[in-house]
Formats: sequence, structure tokens, C-alpha cells
Amino acid sequence: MLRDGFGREVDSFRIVVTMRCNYNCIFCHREGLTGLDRAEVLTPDDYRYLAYVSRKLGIVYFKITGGEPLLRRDTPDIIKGVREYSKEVSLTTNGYFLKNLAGKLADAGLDRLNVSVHSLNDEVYQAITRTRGSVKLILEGIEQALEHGIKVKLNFLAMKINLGEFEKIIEYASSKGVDVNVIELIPLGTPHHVYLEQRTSLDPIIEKLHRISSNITISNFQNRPIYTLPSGIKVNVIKGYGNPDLCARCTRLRLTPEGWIKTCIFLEEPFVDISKELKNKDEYGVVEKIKKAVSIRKPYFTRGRS
Ligand SMILES: Nc1nc2c(ncn2[C@@H]2O[C@H](COP(=O)(O)OP(=O)(O)OP(=O)(O)O)[C@@H](O)[C@H]2O)c(=O)[nH]1
Ligand code: SF4
Ligand code: SF4
Repeated sequence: MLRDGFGREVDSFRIVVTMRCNYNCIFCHREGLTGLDRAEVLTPDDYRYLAYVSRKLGIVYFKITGGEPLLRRDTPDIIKGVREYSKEVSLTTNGYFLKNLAGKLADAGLDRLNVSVHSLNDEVYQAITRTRGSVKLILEGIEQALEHGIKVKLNFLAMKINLGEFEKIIEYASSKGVDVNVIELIPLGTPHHVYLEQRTSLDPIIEKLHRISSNITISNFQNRPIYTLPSGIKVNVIKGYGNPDLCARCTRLRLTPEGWIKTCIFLEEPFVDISKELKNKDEYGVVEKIKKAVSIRKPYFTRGRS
């Protein structure tokens, strides 16, 4: 198992396969963005090779994301190749294309999905996503995914505009038996005025969760508090900004669509370019680049800097 200079194990890759998206959410942080080149350089075969080499280093969990990863037609092929060598492949999506693609994703071996459902009210949903989309389509996609045996988790980013909907989200999730991530708005990528207007403390939600949950645990990944509700669903609380606890157990590397390893969501640099080694199937080179990225990782927030 690889460990960085701060004793943090590295066992997962978060892969941004595209920067493209059909939505334009008010808070989007376009996390694969390098400011250099946004081409989708890596192919399913490159990702498969990455998983093949990564497994030898103990990196066995993969998250596929974007942009909107289902805009790439070859995303099921990416999943299939990566799944051959990993313990788990999950995908984070806005859910727009899920209804038609759930079967293909299941056939490719996808273990679980995070689907953004920031509101169950179309007006609010449209204001957040800046689309004319209806959340009904997303819920139908979730049904399809569940029918195909894919585990689903809802991503609910709490803001002033949707805070009042938390209970409805929990009710919906409980009725479907799906877990929920409650996510705090972070300033990354969010325009300053939106951050000021929409940022809200998660405290009222956390207080409520404390009151109603039957069990509270802390996840190994990023020390996230997990509340088990009487309905059996789990609610994860993700405070992604100024939170040293999260960074203390951050076990993932990130990969941009052009094949640059990123060491932290908040750092635009340093990057480690692994694209050539992947394309050349240069195992020694891939191992060295991954080790280099691990060696320069640092927790972004620490006790003195939170
Ligand atoms: N600070 C920080 N925030 C993160 C990180 N990864 C994810 N987040 C936040 O968590 C939210 C949910 O991320 P997802 O990719 O859907 O899920 P995940 O983090 O892989 O966790 P799972 O629910 O276990 O799949 C994101 O929108 C970010 O706000 C990270 O490495 N650092
Ligand atoms: S769906 Fe995700 S990637 Fe697309 S605009 Fe919204 S936050 Fe950004
Ligand atoms: S802020 Fe950086 S170091 Fe901290 S949890 Fe997120 S990615 Fe990891």
C-alpha cells in the first residue's frame, strides 16, 4: 500500500473523464480543469491500463466523474476496463442520461452511483442547474439503476435555496432505500456572489440527524460522519472546506481528462502528467509517476490552517 509523507494511505483514484456538461449549475467547480488543455486524451484502454498497474500498488477503488461522465459514449467501456482490475467502480452523475443508460452501466460492472438530486421541486431544480430539466427524469433514471441492481446514493448540496427540502429528500431516499450525501457548498469554482448568497451552515441538518439517527459512525475515507436513520438509510455529511478531519484521511488521487494526476481538489498545481506512460503501456513509468504524485501529496487543511 502506498503512503504519502503524512502517513495517509492511497487506495483510490477519482477520474474526471470529461469536462463537458449538459448542465450549468450555479456552484460547479469543473474539477478536472487545469487551465491548460481540456481535451479528452485518455481512452478506455488507457484507463484499463491505469487500473491494471494501480492494483499492483494497492489502488483498487475508482470513481468516474466529470463534467458529466455520461456525455462520453465510451464511459461504459471505461467502467468495464477499470472494473476488471479493481474492487469497486462508482460513478457520479447529474442523472440526465441515466434512464437510457442504466442497463449498459450495469452490464459494464458499475457497482454504485451518486446521483445529484439537489431538489425535488422543478422550479428550484432548474434554478440550481440552470436548465429547463425536470427532476422527474432523474428519478426515473434512479429507478432504472435500482432495477438493474446498481447501488444508488443521492448527492444533496445544501444551500439557502434548497435547505428547506432536506426532509423531503430524506423521505424520498428512505422510500427507495438509498443513502444520501449532504454536501456543504465550497468556494471552489462557485462565483463569489453565489457563495455569499447561497452558503448555509449544515448545523441545523446535523442537529436533526443527531436527534433522529439510530447510529453514528465515521468513514475510513475522509473521516466523514455517517448517520444511520430509523429507515435504515445512511446519511453522510461532507464538509469539504476548511475541514482538517477530511484531509487527514484523504486516500485518493485525482486524474484529469488529459491524463494529469492532481494531488488535491483545491490545487491547480502540481500536476504529474501520466498520459504518455499510459499510452506507451510503460508499467515502470506509470508506477514511478503514481509514486511521484503520492510523494508530493499534502493535506490541504491542517489544524493550523483550517
Ligand atoms: N474537499 C474535498 N471534497 C470532496 C472530495 N471529493 C469529493 N468531495 C466533495 O464531495 C462531493 C461528493 O463527491 P462524490 O464524488 O459524489 O462522492 P465521493 O466523494 O467519491 O464519495 P462517495 O459518496 O463515497 O462516492 C463533491 O461534490 C465534493 O464537494 C475531496 O477529495 N476533497
Ligand atoms: S452537473 Fe456537475 S459538472 Fe455539470 S454543471 Fe452541474 S455541478 Fe458542474
Ligand atoms: S481538500 Fe485536498 S487534501 Fe483535503 S480532502 Fe480534499 S482533496 Fe483531500
